[in-house]
Amino acid sequence: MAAVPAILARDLHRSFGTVRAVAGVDLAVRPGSVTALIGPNGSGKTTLLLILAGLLVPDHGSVLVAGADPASSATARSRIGWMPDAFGTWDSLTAFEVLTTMAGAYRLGPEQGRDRAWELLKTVHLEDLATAPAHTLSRGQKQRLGMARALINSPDVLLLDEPASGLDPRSRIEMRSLLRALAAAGTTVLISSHVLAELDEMVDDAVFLSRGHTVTAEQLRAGAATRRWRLRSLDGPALQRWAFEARITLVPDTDAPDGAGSVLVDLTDDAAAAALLAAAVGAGVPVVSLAPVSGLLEQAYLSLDTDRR
Ligand SMILES: Nc1ncnc2c1ncn2[C@@H]1O[C@H](COP(=O)(O)OP(=O)(O)OP(=O)(O)O)[C@@H](O)[C@H]1O
Repeated sequence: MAAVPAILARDLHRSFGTVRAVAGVDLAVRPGSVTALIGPNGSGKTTLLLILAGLLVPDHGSVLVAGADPASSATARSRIGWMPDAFGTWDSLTAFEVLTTMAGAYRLGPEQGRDRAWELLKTVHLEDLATAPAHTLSRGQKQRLGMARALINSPDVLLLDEPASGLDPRSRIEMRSLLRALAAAGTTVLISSHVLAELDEMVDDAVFLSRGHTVTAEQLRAGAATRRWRLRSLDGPALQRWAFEARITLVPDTDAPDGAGSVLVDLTDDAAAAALLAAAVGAGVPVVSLAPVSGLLEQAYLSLDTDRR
């Protein structure tokens, strides 16, 4: 039997004046999964996350998060962790106090709140900055404190809006493993990000938004019938000659430096890539590599007929 979704949204709509920010979102997120929320600027990701966090009421449609409507159920809200895209701080509080204050808001006792705050400061590697006023932290440090704040109540459902923005490479890697570890322990994670290559390595599922509505799996499959690959050879002219004789349709690789000996080719699947590679090597072309030009999520994203607003 399929598990009951940890997040379920049906036909959600929310407008701001004449702007239809969310205009028909259907969503079902599996418990214990990491799911990417992907879409161009203005496609409604933040508005949707605010609705799921219970911070914005939809004009129409239904939402269940951790089994209840977050707008009306305090129990549901207590099981949600929310990390907004920008970390707002109270100027007077230290990083540690931000977390203990939040712990108090979730009704953790003082001792339990302090223990949890320390544990999370260590998790996000901010223990050395525990007594620093939170507003003095760097952008990336604030993001890490924001992640700790979102985890203070040990949420069942974690909603993250652009959590990786401003993080250095090591912090990004650590965030990836933290999210995977949380999911392995049963937490459901919904994460919006524009860094698709990073999401590719981390997520189980992806939901695409276009102008306020969800794109169906069928639409995605139709858009991503082929994938673009780059074939590199030590001998550019030999590669071109072979491709001409074998009647392979090449796409000029305008991103590669002159004389790099690489071409692009659109292929339907991995089996077609394996066959192409075998043919080129068999014909004596000194192939260096054959690899997809972009990750699967980026490919799907670019294949959508979506535009920014
Ligand atoms: N409070 C608001 N008042 C008026 N319009 C709003 C408000 N919030 C969002 N919008 C509009 O709703 C649309 C969706 O915005 P939203 O912030 O949800 O998009 P997004 O996908 O998160 O974008 P980005 O990737 O740039 O963060 C945009 O056209 C935006 O201008």
